[in-house]
Amino acid sequence: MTHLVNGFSKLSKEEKLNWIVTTYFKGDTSVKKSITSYWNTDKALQKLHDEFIENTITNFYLPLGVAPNFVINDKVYTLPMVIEESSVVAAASNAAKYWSARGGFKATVRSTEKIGNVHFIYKGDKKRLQQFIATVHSKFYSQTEHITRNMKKRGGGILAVELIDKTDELENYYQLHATFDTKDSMGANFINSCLEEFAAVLRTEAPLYELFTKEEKQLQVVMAILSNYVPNCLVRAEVSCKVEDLKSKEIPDPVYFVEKFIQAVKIAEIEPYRAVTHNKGIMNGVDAVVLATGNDFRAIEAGVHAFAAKDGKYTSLSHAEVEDGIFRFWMDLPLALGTVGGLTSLHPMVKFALELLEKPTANELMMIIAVAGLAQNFAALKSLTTTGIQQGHMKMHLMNILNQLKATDEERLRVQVHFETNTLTHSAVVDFVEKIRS
Ligand SMILES: CC(C)(COP(=O)([O-])OP(=O)([O-])OC[C@H]1O[C@@H](n2cnc3c(N)ncnc32)[C@H](O)[C@@H]1OP(=O)([O-])[O-])[C@@H](O)C(=O)NCCC(=O)NCCSC(=O)C[C@@](C)(O)CC(=O)[O-]
Ligand SMILES: NC(=O)C1=CN([C@@H]2O[C@H](COP(=O)(O)OP(=O)(O)OC[C@H]3O[C@@H](n4cnc5c(N)ncnc54)[C@H](O)[C@@H]3O)[C@@H](O)[C@H]2O)C=CC1
Repeated sequence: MTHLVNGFSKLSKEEKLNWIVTTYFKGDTSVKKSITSYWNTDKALQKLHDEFIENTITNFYLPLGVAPNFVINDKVYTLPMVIEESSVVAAASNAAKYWSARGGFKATVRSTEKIGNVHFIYKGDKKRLQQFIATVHSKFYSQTEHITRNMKKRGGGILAVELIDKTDELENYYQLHATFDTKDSMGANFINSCLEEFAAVLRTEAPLYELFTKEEKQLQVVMAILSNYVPNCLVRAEVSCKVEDLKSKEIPDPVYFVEKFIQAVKIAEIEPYRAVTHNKGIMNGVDAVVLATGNDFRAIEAGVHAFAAKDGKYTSLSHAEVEDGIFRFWMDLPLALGTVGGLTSLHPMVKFALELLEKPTANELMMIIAVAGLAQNFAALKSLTTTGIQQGHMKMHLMNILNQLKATDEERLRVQVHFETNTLTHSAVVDFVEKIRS
C-alpha cells in the first residue's frame, strides 16, 4: 500500500522519475542514469515523444529494419519494419527476394468500409422504434454535417445508418449500425465523433417523439464507439507460379515441397492450435509494418483475429492450392489503416517510413501490409516444411545470445565458425563460450 500515490499525473517528468526510483529501486542512481540515457539530446524532439502518451518517463527503443526487394503489383518497395524478434526481417527479405524472381506479389483492395455502432436499450414496441428511426434518419446526416463536410469532399463520409434488433441475444438491446468511408485515415476519431452525434440525436429526439409511450421515450444510449472488426475493409495478397518454377537452393524438389506446404496450410485450416501460431507468423510481418507506419496495432490485431474466427472456429488466414500445375498462395486480411492522422505526420520515424514507401494512400498501405504478412507466412512455412524453423531463426538469434554473454569479437568469430557445422541451440552456445573461456 506504500506504493499508492495521489496526484502523480501532476508531477513533472523529473519528479515522476524520482518517485519511481525512490519507491521501486531504493533510490538507486544507476536506474535513473539508465532511464535518462534514453532521453533524446534534442529537447524539442524529446518533448514531442513525451507528449505522445501520458506519464512519460523515457523512450523505449525498438529497432527499425528494412526489407528490400518487395515486388508488389510490379512496383518495387523496401518495407520499413519495427519489431523486437530476430529473423523476422530476414525472413521477409528472403521471401521478397525469392518471389521477386517469380513475378512478385499481387494485391487488391476488395472493400474499404469501416463500422461503428450506437448501442442502446429500448423497452417498447419494435414497429414504433422502426418508425422513429425512419423519422429521425435524416438528422444523422444533417447533425454531423460539420464533421463530415471535408471527408465528403474527399469522396468519403457516412455510407449508411441502420437499425439492428439484437433483442434475441440481449433483452431490449438495439444498435445503430453505421458504415463509413474514411479515405486515407484509419477514421477512429472521425467515426466516434459521428457516432456521438447520432447518440445525441437519439437522446434529444426520443423524448420528443409523440408516438412513443412514456417508457419508450426513455430510450437509453449505452455507448457509441467504432468497431475494430472490419470484415468489409478487406485486402487480398497473393503469389502464384508454375510448380516447377519454385525450384531453388532450398527447394530442390518443387513437387514434394508444394505437397508438404499445402499440407501445412491445411493443418492450420482445421487445427486451431496450429492456426494461432500460423497466424502469429503472418502478424510478424503485418505488425512490423503497422508499427513502422504509426498505425494502431491493437486495432489491427483484434480485427484480424476476429476475422480468423468469423465462421465460428479459429482458422488459418492464408490458403494454398495447386491447379493445372500452378501453385497459388493467398490471404484476405481486414485492415483499417491510415496514412494521415494519428501519429503519421508527427513521429519523425513514421514520416520516414511513409516516405520510404513513397507516400502510399491507405489503400496502397493495405496492400503492402497484407503482402508483408503473406511473405512472412511463406518464409516460415518454407522453413518449417524443409529445414525446420530453428536453423534460420537461431542463426539470426545468435547475436542476442552473444550479447547476453558479453562475448568478445574473438569469441564471436569462434562461435560463428563452430556453429557453421554444429546444431545451434541456446545451451550449445553457452556451453561452447564457457569452454573457450575456461
Ligand atoms: C532466416 C532465413 C531468412 C535464413 O535464410 P538463408 O537461406 O540462410 O538466407 P541466406 O543467407 O541464403 O540469404 C538469402 C536471403 O535471405 C535474406 N536474409 C538472410 N539473412 C539475412 C540477414 N541476416 N539479414 C537480412 N536478410 C537476410 C536476404 O534477403 C538474403 O538475400 P541477400 O540479402 O543476401 O541478397 C530463413 O531461414 C527464414 O526465412 N527462416 C524463417 C524465419 C522466420 O519465420 N522467423 C520468424 C520468427 S519464428 C515465428 O515467430 C513464427 C513461426 C515460425 O512460429 C510461425 C509459424 O509457425 O508459422
Ligand atoms: N478503437 C480504436 O481503434 C480507437 C482508436 N483511436 C485512435 O485514433 C487514431 C486514428 O484516428 P483517425 O480519425 O484516423 O485520426 P485523426 O483523428 O488524426 O484524424 C484524421 C483526420 O485527417 C483528416 N484528413 C486529411 N486528409 C485526409 C485524407 N486524405 N483522408 C482522410 N482523412 C484526411 C480528416 O479530417 C481526418 O478526420 C489512432 O491514433 C487510433 O489509435 C481512438 C479511439 C478508438
